[in-house]
Amino acid sequence: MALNGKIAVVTGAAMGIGKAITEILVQNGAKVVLLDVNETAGKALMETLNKQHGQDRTLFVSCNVESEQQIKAAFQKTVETFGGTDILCNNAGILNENEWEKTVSVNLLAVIRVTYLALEHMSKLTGGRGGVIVNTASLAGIGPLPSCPVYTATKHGVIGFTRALAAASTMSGYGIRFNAICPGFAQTDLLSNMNNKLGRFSHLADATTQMVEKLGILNVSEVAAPVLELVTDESKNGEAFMIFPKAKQYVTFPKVSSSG
Ligand SMILES: NC(=O)c1ccc[n+]([C@@H]2O[C@H](COP(=O)([O-])OP(=O)(O)OC[C@H]3O[C@@H](n4cnc5c(N)ncnc54)[C@H](O)[C@@H]3O)[C@@H](O)[C@H]2O)c1
Ligand SMILES: CC/C=C\C[C@H](O)/C=C/C=C\C=C\C=C\[C@@H](O)[C@@H](O)C/C=C\CCC(=O)O
Repeated sequence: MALNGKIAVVTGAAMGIGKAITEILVQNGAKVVLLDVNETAGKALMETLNKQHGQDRTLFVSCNVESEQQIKAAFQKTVETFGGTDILCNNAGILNENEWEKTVSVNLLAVIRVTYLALEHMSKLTGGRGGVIVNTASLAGIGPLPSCPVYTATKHGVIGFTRALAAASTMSGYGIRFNAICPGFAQTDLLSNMNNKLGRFSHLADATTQMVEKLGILNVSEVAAPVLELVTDESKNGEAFMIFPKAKQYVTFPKVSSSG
């Protein structure tokens, strides 16, 4: 299988999109370390997948991606258990315009923090094997959602960080590809509780609901398949992959050059 012998780390792996990403990576041969704050769901998923695919195929590590110490410990446990990291999916994320500092902390600062710690293990410049990092952004990272401007900002930031790291990696020789997925609305806990998390923009909830009705709702397996494409296609680096129900499209970004 395509990912035989590969070791993956997935954040926010216990539920929703992260659970679907974990499942497709295991189904395609990878060993996966599941990082999440939800220990009950994370351990249950580990036990289910190990029963289905073999006792050494997954490991759950309780980890809050806001904690440098917990992330360092998780990567160390990954090395001790499986010998290294080839694939990282920075997927953990929240939506809460009331707690907007926490939203920035989890959705953007933690993506940066986990990525920089992963580089120490994955980069060919520091003894790693190289690999691929896929960051979970959103369509809100391409088109702004007026009802959740801070969430929108974090996802725009994830895309910019991903594209800059992709270029830096090529120029530096890390041997790591960086890509982002930009899913539309997907049926998860994040979406199902959205109306009570819009804070001062709650008056825009109806507009958001109309947007959900217009765009439709993805099931999480429709999000996981494009992640597998970005992981396995060695030509993909610096991509933002938009995912709609029944359609996927790579973003074409404008070139920045003087108009002269
Ligand atoms: N659901 C959507 O409509 C949608 C669309 C586009 C992008 N996204 C993004 O997909 C990602 C996953 O979201 P989801 O929809 O699956 O939500 P979800 O709430 O179902 O799952 C999020 C998972 O992340 C975990 N998590 C939250 N904070 C954490 C932390 N500090 N440390 C470790 N784990 C943490 C949760 O415990 C949970 O298991 C997020 O980045 C989200 O922004 C979601
Ligand atoms: C409340 C947000 C729920 C989930 C966030 C998740 O990341 C999914 C995002 C999916 C789609 C985003 C689409 C963005 C579209 C914009 O370009 C623009 O067309 C939206 C305009 C009005 C929407 C009203 C609103 O929600 O603010």
